[in-house]
Amino acid sequence: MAVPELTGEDLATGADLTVTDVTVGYPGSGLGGRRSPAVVLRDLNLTARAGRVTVLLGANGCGKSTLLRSIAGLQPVLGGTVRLGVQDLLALPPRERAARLAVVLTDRFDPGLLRGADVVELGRYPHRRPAGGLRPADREAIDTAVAAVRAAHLLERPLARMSDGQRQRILIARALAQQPGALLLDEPTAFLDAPARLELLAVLGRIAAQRSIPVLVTSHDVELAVRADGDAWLIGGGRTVSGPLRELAADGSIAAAFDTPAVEWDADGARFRLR
Ligand SMILES: Nc1ncnc2c1ncn2[C@@H]1O[C@H](COP(=O)(O)OP(=O)(O)OP(=O)(O)O)[C@@H](O)[C@H]1O
Repeated sequence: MAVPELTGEDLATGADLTVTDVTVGYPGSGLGGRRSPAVVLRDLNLTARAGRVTVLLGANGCGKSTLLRSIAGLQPVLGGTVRLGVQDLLALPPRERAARLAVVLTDRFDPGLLRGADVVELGRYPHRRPAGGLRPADREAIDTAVAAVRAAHLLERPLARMSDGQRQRILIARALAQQPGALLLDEPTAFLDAPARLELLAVLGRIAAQRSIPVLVTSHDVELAVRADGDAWLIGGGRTVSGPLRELAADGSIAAAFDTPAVEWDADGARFRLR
């Protein structure tokens, strides 16, 4: 069956990302794969709203990356569906999914001789014809993406000679150049200094609002996320809750997910403190 050509202009935005009855984890290992699957999170029902940043929060090892990678189709879900609007994302062939959903991971890769500009251009791949060159619409998408993360000065530089934070900007520009209907980022602030973290969350908020897409971000930085005032999916205390982050910060949900014998969430100060 011929795969229709996809262009940024054809793709609808304004659709929520919806996770229905989703169970994630790792398939059974052992001899012949006979051991039962290791379930990390079970029966999740969550929505990341178009136009908003949703921060995926929870303590180390709770399953944030596993869930993000499963939603992105990078590892199989153990059950359930992931939809962008009415489109069942996990049923799509990878190239069609890539035209709708952009993913930025923290995994290191060997960039070889690739320059910043080469990497951002890769974002147009799902929209291009085989052997086709860049069209004006591709150039425009690339320029807009580069401007959004202020990465123009990095375009000629080889990735191998960039700092972690600079490389992160280029990878986000590549994802934006895809003109996706949803944007997923695993720990995008991990390598950034404090001002750059705050700025990045603000940029993502602007992109979500301007393009009317859901932006789903894993983070360890609860205090920063609360300041940025987005939505959250919060894993911890034996459940997963969702809602505007400031409400979860005030109603005890963050405390239930993160408090330890030594540290507690201070809802008034919106920060953690030693007991
Ligand atoms: N490849 C794998 N095979 C089996 N189990 C795995 C695999 N990768 C991760 N896990 C397990 O899945 C669980 C969730 O891991 P995950 O990396 O999703 O957590 P996380 O919330 O992103 O953690 P962190 O905050 O430390 O980055 C952990 O118990 C982990 O040991």
